[in-house]
Amino acid sequence: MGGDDKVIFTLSQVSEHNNPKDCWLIIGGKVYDVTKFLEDHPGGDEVLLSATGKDATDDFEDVGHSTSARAMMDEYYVGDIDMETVPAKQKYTPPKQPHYNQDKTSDFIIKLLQFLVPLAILGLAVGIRFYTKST
Ligand code: HEM
Repeated sequence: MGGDDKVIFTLSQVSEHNNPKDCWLIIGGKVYDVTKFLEDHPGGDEVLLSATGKDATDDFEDVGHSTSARAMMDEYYVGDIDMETVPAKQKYTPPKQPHYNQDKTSDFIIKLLQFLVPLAILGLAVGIRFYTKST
């Protein structure tokens, strides 16, 4: 209908192509069939084979591939990846915030208030009752 016949793969579909006779890669949200390129890859076939079955964007970027390397990729493009099927951990790992003592201090204050507030209300009620009785 739309005329846009973009193919979208899931991670498990791409993961099936994980051997020297059939090797697909996920880089920058796109899927590449690099089977024919394995022997010609200047970085060797092993790195490509070890980068299958996951989002290889970081591995690819870490090498600092040249613009001519990036231009070559079009030749192997077979479709896009449904990023919903790629675990978030493999996309980005947000830095973990360490827990400071401050958290424990505010926890303690909350517990103290939970104890003191009802006590204060009770005291107020008794006080009011005492006051209204005596007048
Ligand atoms: C379709 C995908 C890829 C293409 C077209 C490609 C192409 C190339 C090209 C042309 C080079 C030569 C240097 C340059 O021009 O930057 C290269 C080097 C290299 N590539 Fe790739 N590459 C791809 C994917 C990957 C992936 C996923 C990895 C890592 C898992 C990788 C690892 C390397 C390494 C380590 C080198 C350095 C080799 C050296 O300097 O001795 N490549 N690649």
